[in-house]
Amino acid sequence: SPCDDRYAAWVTDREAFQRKDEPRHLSGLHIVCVWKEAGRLRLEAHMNGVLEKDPLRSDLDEALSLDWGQFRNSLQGALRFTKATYEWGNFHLKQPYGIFAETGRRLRSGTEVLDAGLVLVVEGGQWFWPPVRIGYVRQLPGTPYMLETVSVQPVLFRVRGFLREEECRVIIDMAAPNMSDSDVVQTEKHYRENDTDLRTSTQARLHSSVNPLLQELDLRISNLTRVDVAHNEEVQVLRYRSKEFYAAHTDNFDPKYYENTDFIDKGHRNRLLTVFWYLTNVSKGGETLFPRADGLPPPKDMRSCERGLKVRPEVGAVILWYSLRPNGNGDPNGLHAACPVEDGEKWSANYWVWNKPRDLLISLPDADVDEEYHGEQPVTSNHVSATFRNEHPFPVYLFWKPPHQAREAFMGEISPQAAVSAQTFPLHTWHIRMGADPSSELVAVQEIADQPEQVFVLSSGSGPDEL
Ligand SMILES: O=C(O)CCC(=O)C(=O)O
Ligand SMILES: [Fe+2]
Repeated sequence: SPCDDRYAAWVTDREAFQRKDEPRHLSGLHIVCVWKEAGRLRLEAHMNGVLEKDPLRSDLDEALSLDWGQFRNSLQGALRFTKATYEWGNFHLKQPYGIFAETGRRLRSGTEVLDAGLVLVVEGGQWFWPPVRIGYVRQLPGTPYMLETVSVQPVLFRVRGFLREEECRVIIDMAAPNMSDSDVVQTEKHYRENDTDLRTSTQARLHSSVNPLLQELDLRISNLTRVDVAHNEEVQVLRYRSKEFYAAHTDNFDPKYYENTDFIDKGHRNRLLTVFWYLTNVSKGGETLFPRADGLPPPKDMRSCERGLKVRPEVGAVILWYSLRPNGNGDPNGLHAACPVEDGEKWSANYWVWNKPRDLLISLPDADVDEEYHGEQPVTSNHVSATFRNEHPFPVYLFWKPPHQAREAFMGEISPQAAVSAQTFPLHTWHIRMGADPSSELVAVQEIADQPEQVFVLSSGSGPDEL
């Protein structure tokens, strides 16, 4: 197929799946080549993320590419996947599956799919980086960051130097005065009396609504995860002093234990992934432990640090692991713990990204058009690049205002005749002001359109025009 030399970066080695007790593949992530041939749309699919000797082949009527809903339904039919999910129904709450280009950009029309040629179909609806194999290094498109695969089960990456040391220090200083005892989310089924058996660290939530650095990190991280910032939880900073630890747990919520909890939506709303920040080095201990990596069985003692994959804290590094499989179900391999700090102090942070937007007022289903779409506004968007060029004779100041929030984030100064580019999202609003303070005079307001590359010229006259 025309995609033959592109598959290598997307399929994961079958041998990289070490567990004997689960399928040796990535459930729900399909690598699909689509091209036109003799008036038909030809499809070749490597299902569940592994290279197959005999990939699934099918073809569709070319006219189907004109209607997105029909195209999605017939693609799903051709790939023969169903809305697999947890077993207690409420299928209407499940997200529509997603179709993405190799950059992680969500595709929204048959033409975009044909232009992309190779696409990733993710049943759970959100972008998911395939691990390929342990040690695989992928440059994050459009950035200097390198994603290094540390484990395949769970799917775990490390990005060194993702945070600058000064940024780590600023975050620690912001959190330090507000630390309180860490707790553990209690389930509906059994109440644990003593959290300190499980977790002894202290923690503080930091709110990006009042902080430009955190807002910049929101964008940097959503560029890393390729999941909209609307899916983020406020960052939770952690401090471990000597001997402090956190016993093994998963960050996602097992829907069996949260059947009646609104924010879990019968299991269809959940933490998808964790971006874990290391804000300091730790001279001894304090590793993040994945006891089920390397095909290991469930640990008998959740507080033991003897067996499993250990990631050493390293200032400025982050690790990213998926708590859910690409099909949206929980992945028990995501079990992890914080080993006791043995020497020094560990500062780190949890940045949790959900599979759906965090704003509970947003009606669901929330993205794209498929058979579950009932006319609500889609809210999951994807990154676009916006360039602002200043043709005023004076400097102007750029502020970003995300939807559903009153906040406004200072994003930089633009000198006369200079231009600044930013990653942003369709329907987000940018304010251009006379000063670096959000109360300074407004020069222009620009709403971002749904196009991958946009240029806005800021000049006197009738306000900014889109080129
Ligand atoms: O501190 C660590 O290395 C992990 C902490 C953790 O898993 C959590 O706070 O949920
Ligand atoms: Fe955790």
